[in-house]
Amino acid sequence: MVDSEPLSSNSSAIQLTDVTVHLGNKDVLRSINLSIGSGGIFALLGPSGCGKTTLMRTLVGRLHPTSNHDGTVGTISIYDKFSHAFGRLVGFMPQETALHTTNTIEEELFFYGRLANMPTEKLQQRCQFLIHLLELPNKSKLIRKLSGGQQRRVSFALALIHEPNLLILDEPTVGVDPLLRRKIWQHLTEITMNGNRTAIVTTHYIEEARQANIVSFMRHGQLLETDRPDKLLIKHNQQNLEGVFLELCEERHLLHIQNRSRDKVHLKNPLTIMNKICQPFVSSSSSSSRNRRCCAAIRSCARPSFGRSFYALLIKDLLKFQRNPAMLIIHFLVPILQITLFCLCVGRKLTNISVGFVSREIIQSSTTSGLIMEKIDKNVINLIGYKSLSDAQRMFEKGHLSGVIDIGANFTREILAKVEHCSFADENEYSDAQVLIYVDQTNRQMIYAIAEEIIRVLKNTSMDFKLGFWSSSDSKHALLKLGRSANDQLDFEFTFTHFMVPGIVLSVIFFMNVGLTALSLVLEQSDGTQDRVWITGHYLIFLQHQLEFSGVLGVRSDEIVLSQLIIHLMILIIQIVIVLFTALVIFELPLKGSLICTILLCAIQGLCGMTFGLIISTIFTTEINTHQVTMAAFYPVLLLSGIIWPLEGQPMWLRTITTWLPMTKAIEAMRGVLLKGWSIKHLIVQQAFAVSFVWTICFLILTLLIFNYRRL
Ligand SMILES: Nc1ncnc2c1ncn2[C@@H]1O[C@H](COP(=O)(O)OP(=O)(O)OP(=O)(O)O)[C@@H](O)[C@H]1O
Repeated sequence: MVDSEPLSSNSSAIQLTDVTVHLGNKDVLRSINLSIGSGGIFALLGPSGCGKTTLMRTLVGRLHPTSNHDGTVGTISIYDKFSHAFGRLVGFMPQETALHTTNTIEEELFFYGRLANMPTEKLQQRCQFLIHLLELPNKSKLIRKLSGGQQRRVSFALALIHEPNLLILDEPTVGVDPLLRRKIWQHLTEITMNGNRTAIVTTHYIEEARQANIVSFMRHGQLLETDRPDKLLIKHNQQNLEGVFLELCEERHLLHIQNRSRDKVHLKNPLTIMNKICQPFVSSSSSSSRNRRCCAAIRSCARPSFGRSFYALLIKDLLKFQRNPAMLIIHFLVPILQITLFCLCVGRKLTNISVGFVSREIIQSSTTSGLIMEKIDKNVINLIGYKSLSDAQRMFEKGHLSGVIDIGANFTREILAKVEHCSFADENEYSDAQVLIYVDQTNRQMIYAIAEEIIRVLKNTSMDFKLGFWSSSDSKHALLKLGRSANDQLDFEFTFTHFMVPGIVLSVIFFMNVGLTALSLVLEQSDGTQDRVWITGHYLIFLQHQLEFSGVLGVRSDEIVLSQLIIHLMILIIQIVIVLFTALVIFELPLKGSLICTILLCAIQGLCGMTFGLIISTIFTTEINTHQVTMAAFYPVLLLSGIIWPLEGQPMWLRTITTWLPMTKAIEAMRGVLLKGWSIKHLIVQQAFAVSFVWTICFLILTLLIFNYRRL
């Protein structure tokens, strides 16, 4: 299995040249040079914290090589292509169990099998075989109900399910009993012995690595020595690999002391010198050109099928909903609930308002004050009679009344006389010809509700009154004065609900999608499943591939990522439909403009929310933080975007900023489309689309920048 000559780059399964990875404030991998041929088992040994996992994660592209001391950046080539290992080509078992714990064993195996485009029959066979091989419990058992060791075995099975050409296994035998461990190694030996498959395995159990074709010892991020186990034992004259490792460590320690005592200038890059390029193993019959053909073939079959991966992700998400009905509620019922609650609680016509009524004239049906009292809708205003204004005022100030209507002793007589004299009437002469209404100035909606009812009554009594407002300077109450006049038109056709609903609809869609994207991606990250097939969950990779001109990257899994994106878009469409249905059909809110324009506004806001969620998912890694940030963002947006109160209520300096927030223009446009019949031709509607689009792009660019920064 081992060639004595160094392999050229184009004949290796994996080739690492001068790979350094800097994490935190240290070089976790230091100038790693390694060439692994096709076929056989390569075991990476080393103490905890030496960098084994970092090397594995770098191979699968979760981490990137960083600059060496001389400023150059190392390269990784997988099957002859300068890229990371991904797609069907690779079976990766990360150190964490990285499982969708709400799935059963079978569902989880099927999910990854489908992603790898395996036909169902084949999948069933493999599933049965692996369950038997790894002594797993019943296939319909939920993963979360398995023991830690069983979960690790499922994790191992996932790496094997699609019979990949390259297996990257980070501690596959941890927590496994010795008998099963032997079985696992036997299986790895069997599948790699024909030279087509390569397994890279890290392990703490140094002695089990004797079964590997090549072992490499690692310490402090450097490879100490790489060779066949038997050769190492002979060379170092040791009985076991542990002895070899100890000797290598001592040698390295001595060399280190010598180097320090010598002039450092003599050793320009000691790390590179110490890490010899190794040529671990290739099948003896392989030649460079055959290997290259093989690499090309492997790469071409590694491309996943769009249909299959879409199907796999859809089943996974449907199962997630089935197992976790709370998610179903969050995604679909919460939007309905939010709109319903809003429509039920905000902006509705006020009823049963307690209002004091003080009339100093004798109330009869023949008097105008009697007429007013009779005509007032008792459902709206609950009139409570008082003998004097001071009595009513006392109750008002105690908070038992929302307003007081005060009518003078000569109201009917003076009103009639004033009508007779018409415009020649002297206001001071007819001081009783007015209805005085005291209302709480702090409750604007209450003022409107009382005024609306009184105006309705006055109109119904065929009297034309002038409505005037003023705030008395010495009291916190507004005084409503009603006197005779024509031409006063107050349009109460639109309620506060109408004012707020467009903003609420858009904010529900925006924030549902922030949560959907951020949470689902953060969850994938936190349970480690992204590490396994790291392209499955995060469609940023897709976008990044587009930006990096994906051809250069070799084998891609954009289809898988695209499928995930499409599923999220489908959820967005369903949300738009149910939210608009609730608002427009169930609560009969008017739609004077175009429905398509309304849907498009919702869609662009949903997309904007998704990209905002992407930023959160790249910055935060825990579910709780994601929740907190989403919640924290909710209220500022609600308050600043003019959803609750018109923007005109904000100070000018603030308004100039908030006008251009992601939702502000969209809300204004939505109001116009719903209530005033605006179309796409309206400038504000166009501005709404433009602003939302610009924010979406900015969020995406920012996300990619953060994403790249974090992966380094
Ligand atoms: N994201 C990170 N930021 C900073 N340092 C890190 C990060 N990840 C790992 N390290 C450090 O890199 C070193 C190597 O970690 P790594 O997980 O690769 O070790 P390992 O050999 O796999 O250990 P083990 O066998 O215990 O899993 C450790 O010192 C660890 O603290």
